[in-house]
Amino acid sequence: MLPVVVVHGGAGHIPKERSEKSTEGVCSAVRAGYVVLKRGGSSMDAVVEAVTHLENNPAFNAGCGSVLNVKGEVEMDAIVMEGKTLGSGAVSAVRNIANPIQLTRLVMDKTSHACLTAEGASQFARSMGVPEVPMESLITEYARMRWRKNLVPDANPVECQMGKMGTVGAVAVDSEGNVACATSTGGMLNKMEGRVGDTPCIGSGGYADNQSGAVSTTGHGEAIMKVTLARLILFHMEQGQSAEAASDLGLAYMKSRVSALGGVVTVDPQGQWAARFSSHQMSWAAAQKDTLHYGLYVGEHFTQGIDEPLLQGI
Ligand SMILES: NC(=O)C[C@H](N)C(=O)O
Repeated sequence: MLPVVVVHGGAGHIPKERSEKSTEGVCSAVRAGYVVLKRGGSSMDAVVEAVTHLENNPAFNAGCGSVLNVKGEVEMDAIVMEGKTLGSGAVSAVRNIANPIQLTRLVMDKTSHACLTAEGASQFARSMGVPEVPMESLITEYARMRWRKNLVPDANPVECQMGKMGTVGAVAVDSEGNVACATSTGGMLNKMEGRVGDTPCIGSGGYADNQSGAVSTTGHGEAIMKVTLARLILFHMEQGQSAEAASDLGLAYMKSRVSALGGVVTVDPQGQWAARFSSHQMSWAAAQKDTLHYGLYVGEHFTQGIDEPLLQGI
């Protein structure tokens, strides 16, 4: 069964003209993560590799392609966690770096803290030699266009959020049975400056524990935090539910309790996995036993050889 890596490219409504790029993006990221696992790399190496690919892909709301805050600026949140030690690292409201997920790993490995924020996170990045990039290099035409649209007086904020969820995340199990998760996002369009979402919060944006599994989440951050979605799903797994049933239970609770939709990728330490969502769409992909799995709409599940060019769904 082992190893396995599963990624998501955000839950929400993905406009038709962007769905192809989204599907291609998650498939190429999951392949990159799988190569790491096949070479004997750890689940942490694999999720960071996969999420780095997604951050570098402008089709997603993370790294380059992040949504803009109310001032038209990029502030990003990210988290990693490993299931063997329960060690984690996170950054929130960080600016001017290309790959927040790599900075979270440095927070985990090089500090005694779990989360660094804003200017403190930037100072730490500088001290670690992480290159600073101009904010403009993280802003796409699409992100700018959606931000402008949101500013017009009769804009519908709900509609504006749709089509640009696109948070990214990954979970993996390596050949030693260690689980890990990684999640990265630009947050919510038009958010207040300094807003911290669910993504960098342990138990909300992600959680990993070798005794139950790993989860990475996407959706409306304030709602995810209310139900601590990642930890809630692992609680259900601790009670004997499968990765798939536990994911559905967590998402159903968030829907009934706080009327919010979202999506998750989940693994258990044996390598059972799930990609589940209550939103209209979520781009996702998984790689296991040299097979690529992927989908975008509810019920969609394509499979093919890991190295074959994408055959369907694009
Ligand atoms: N698209 C998302 O998943 C957004 C993210 N959860 C946030 O609220 O920051």
